[in-house]
Amino acid sequence: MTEPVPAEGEASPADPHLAPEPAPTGAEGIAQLAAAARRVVDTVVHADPPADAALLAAKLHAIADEIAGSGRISPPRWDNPEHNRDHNPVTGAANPLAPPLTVSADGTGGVVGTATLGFPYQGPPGHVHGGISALLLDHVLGIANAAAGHRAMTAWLRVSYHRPLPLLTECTVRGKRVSSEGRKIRATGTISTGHGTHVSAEGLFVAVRPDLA
Ligand SMILES: CCCCCCCCCCCC(=O)SCCNC(=O)CCNC(=O)[C@H](O)C(C)(C)COP(=O)(O)OP(=O)(O)OC[C@H]1O[C@@H](n2cnc3c(N)ncnc32)[C@H](O)[C@@H]1OP(=O)(O)O
Repeated sequence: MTEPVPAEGEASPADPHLAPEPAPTGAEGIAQLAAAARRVVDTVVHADPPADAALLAAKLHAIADEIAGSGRISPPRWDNPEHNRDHNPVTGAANPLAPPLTVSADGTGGVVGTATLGFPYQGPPGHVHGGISALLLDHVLGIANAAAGHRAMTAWLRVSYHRPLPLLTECTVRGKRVSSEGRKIRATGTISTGHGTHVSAEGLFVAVRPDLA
């Protein structure tokens, strides 16, 4: 029997793009789960109450039970930067609570990240909850300090809200270490969109004690 000839532009069964993807493992697999969970949260926040809500909830619980069946990671450690990076609630690809914000060096000694925040992060109608903005800034200032060589805890963070930060709009979060004196480090940052600066922050951070770090 002859194989059917695919029409021009149609993928053939032997097309390498149709080969099954290798099963994800490790961090990549958790990131896939986290992305799916993020979508579930976003969908639930938007949903009109479905008639079969109890059934859907039971299915989600069954999925959670199945995931839990694969075990749990060991407790986080101060000296495990990978855990800090993957599991935190701001940039953590493995954390469904994280938008996630993607952060990199800004070329001037600071760091910059972007994210588009949806309805799970809503405070005032159509706008981002102020606590979420503070979370993003706290974390990005912490990353800026770490990038400058200081692993430090927040002692205080002063946040100024200049104008409401809209949902579903790409925002840019910047952070920079501005000074250090002994274990005390000062850093500042902003959240902006094309409309200017919406939120700014300054903070005092204290370097993690050597016996913890
Ligand atoms: C982490 C991995 C990152 C990895 C990178 C990833 C980024 C993660 C960013 C996450 C940031 C967070 O959310 S951290 C979580 C939120 N923050 C916390 O939970 C911190 C809770 N607080 C504490 O653990 C502690 O109070 C510390 C660490 C802040 C300080 O305690 P300590 O280490 O014993 O130091 P201590 O001797 O008290 O203080 C050292 C100096 O700082 C001053 N100082 C201390 N606290 C304050 C304060 N609130 N306001 C003014 N000044 C203060 C002291 O007067 C002293 O000045 P002098 O006498 O020397 O002049």
